[in-house]
Amino acid sequence: MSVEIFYDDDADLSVIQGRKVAVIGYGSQGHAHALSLRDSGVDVRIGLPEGSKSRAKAEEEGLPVGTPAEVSAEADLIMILAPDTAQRHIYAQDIAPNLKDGDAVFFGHGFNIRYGLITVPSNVDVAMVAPKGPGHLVRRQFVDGKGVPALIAVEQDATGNAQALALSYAKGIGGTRAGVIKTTFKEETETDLFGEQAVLCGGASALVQAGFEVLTEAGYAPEVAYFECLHELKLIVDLMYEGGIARMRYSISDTAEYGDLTRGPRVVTPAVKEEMRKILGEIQDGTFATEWVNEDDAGRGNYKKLQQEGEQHPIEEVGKKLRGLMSWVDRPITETA
Ligand SMILES: NC(=O)C1=CN([C@@H]2O[C@H](COP(=O)(O)OP(=O)(O)OC[C@H]3O[C@@H](n4cnc5c(N)ncnc54)[C@H](OP(=O)(O)O)[C@@H]3O)[C@@H](O)[C@H]2O)C=CC1
Ligand SMILES: CC[C@](O)(C(C)=O)C(=O)O
Ligand SMILES: [Mg+2]
Ligand SMILES: [Mg+2]
Repeated sequence: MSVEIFYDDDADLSVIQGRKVAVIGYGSQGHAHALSLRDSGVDVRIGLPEGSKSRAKAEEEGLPVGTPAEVSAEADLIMILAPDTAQRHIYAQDIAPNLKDGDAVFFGHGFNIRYGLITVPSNVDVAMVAPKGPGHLVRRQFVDGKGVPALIAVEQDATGNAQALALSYAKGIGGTRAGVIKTTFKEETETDLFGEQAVLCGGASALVQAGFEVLTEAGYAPEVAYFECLHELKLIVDLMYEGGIARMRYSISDTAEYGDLTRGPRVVTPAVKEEMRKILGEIQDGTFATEWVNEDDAGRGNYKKLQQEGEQHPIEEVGKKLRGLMSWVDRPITETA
């Protein structure tokens, strides 16, 4: 099935420039969208609760800040970039009472719409602009004149203009420089959750930790294991990013390539692929969403415990030391780029 990909020439920036945009949340995605939209000539304000620690960062950038209810009342396009688990509460308390005919509610990820946690009245557009990358890099690439690819989706087209609006928004944050694909809330949510759990975050972290553990448990130096299993992964993935797996294989030695071809399938076995299918099933049938919402409602006890265990893994200690000696590696994540 072929998809349509939109680039800069397919999107009209004046559409979003004609709107009053409220960005709810000023974290990883929120700061990136807000600053890049502002730099694209869009009228942006930030919605954050009174006590939010993000307020000072937005104010330092000269962005107008109000409560989520205040900015929702003022704006005619509300982009919700607060944590997924908080969105249904913010929507019900602060956004829904302030919606007017022809307004638009936007999302950076389809979770709350896909799992029926938010329902928007039929006189309002519902769309998504979901960058396929971490917010701090979305901003960094925009500042560097580049862009992170994005997905757009329209769930509800009350005005008949929702797709043009989403494309225009995507252009405002640099997405159409790299390519924007039109999808559905369902496809974005399910593929995004699968990607982050099985491959990009969960799969990659577990692979790196397991490789580090095998080497150090066998008596090799943690520093050598760190360089081998974590540091060099970025350099290998850079080649995949530039030219696919084939480009990476072209650059590595034939010894490495033979090991890759014969040993890789022994690591990612049919049983691993079967587990990936189970993970996808839990996403598709809502099991993961229910588990995550319940975990958040219960105070995130298990999440915090696992997070702490990850932070205490020996790879973090040795990595901190080694990165400290490479000034160009430990680039701080800032709100500007
Ligand atoms: N992280 C990423 O790169 C990506 C995220 N997304 C999606 O973007 C959305 C935002 O995620 P992300 O940027 O990671 O979120 P973050 O956790 O980085 O930031 C959340 C922001 O929301 C604020 N916030 C918390 N509670 C409220 C509230 N009740 N009302 C208003 N603001 C609130 C936080 O403020 P405070 O400082 O007070 O905590 C913070 O500024 C999610 O839907 C996510 O799935 C999509 C693609 C990639
Ligand atoms: C890969 C994680 C992600 O889906 C992202 C940066 O795209 C997220 O939810 O943060
Ligand atoms: Mg993602
Ligand atoms: Mg995600």
